[in-house]
Amino acid sequence: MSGEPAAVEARDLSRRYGAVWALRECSFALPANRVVALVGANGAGKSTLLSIIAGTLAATSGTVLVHGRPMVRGGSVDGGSRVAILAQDKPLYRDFTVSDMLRFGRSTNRVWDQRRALSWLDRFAVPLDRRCGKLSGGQRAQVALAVALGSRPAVLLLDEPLANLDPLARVEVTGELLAEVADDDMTVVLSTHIVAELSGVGDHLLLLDAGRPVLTGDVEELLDSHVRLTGPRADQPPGPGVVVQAQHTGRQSTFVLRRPAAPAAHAVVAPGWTARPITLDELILTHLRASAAAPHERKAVA
Ligand SMILES: Nc1ncnc2c1ncn2[C@@H]1O[C@H](COP(=O)(O)OP(=O)(O)OP(=O)(O)O)[C@@H](O)[C@H]1O
Repeated sequence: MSGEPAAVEARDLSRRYGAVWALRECSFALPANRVVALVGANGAGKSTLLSIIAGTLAATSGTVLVHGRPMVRGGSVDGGSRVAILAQDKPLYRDFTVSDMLRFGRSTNRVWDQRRALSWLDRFAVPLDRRCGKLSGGQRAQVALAVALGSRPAVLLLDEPLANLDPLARVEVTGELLAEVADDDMTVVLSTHIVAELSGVGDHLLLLDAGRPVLTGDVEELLDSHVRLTGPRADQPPGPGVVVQAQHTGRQSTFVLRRPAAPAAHAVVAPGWTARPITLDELILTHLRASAAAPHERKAVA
């Protein structure tokens, strides 16, 4: 991360609701000016994590830093970088028109960029004079996104923003968000559990399982470092790396390996074995299965 403070850094972050630990000892750093996909099953702790980063929920223990400054409930201790959160229920006033919502955004935010909010609505053809209660679920999501973008946050947290969007709009919205990030000093963290439709959603990944981060990193690097090897039945893979998954049938074995150095797909494969890269869906599902099967054990092969 080249000496720059991370956009968001968590240190030993935990949150308990009564007897339920929603987050357990989470430590990670998210780079600035990226779209980060926060992925996890229902109940993995995504909303809890986003609310703590936004300062709307207190952690039970641990620290969150936003651009190097501690974030506490209610906001940064010294009025640091702006963080905006778009919660799952996307609060809009049903009787307000879309234009009214923008006026509301202007009056409730210290910084307001009307041009940016309008241009987002224009891109998705959302009518400005329609009452929010008469918009479709997808259009309401676009209005909430426009208001969030208008507040020019340094970190924009989006809790399941794609849930109400059709597949085409989902691709368009994520594409436009990537463009906003490229044009501006902004980091987007976007939560989703739609693993099957993740491709292109983010360029950095934070995968949560049962309140713990199980995989984090640049998506391209993660894909490059994983390989699926298939060959004759064997207890160990034919090369070095961490075994993320091993599957055996009577005569055949398949290993998903994580290799530290060169792109795994270009690795020399032992005779009788074939290597193929894995897809993003496979990467996520493999790590989630491994975490569920043996939460803190990963076998390293020298
Ligand atoms: N207010 C609350 N009181 C008690 N338990 C809660 C509360 N909020 C969340 N939890 C529990 O904490 C855990 C994490 O919940 P959270 O909503 O953060 O997960 P999530 O990954 O956002 O889930 P989803 O994808 O379903 O929105 C779950 O077990 C949930 O039941």
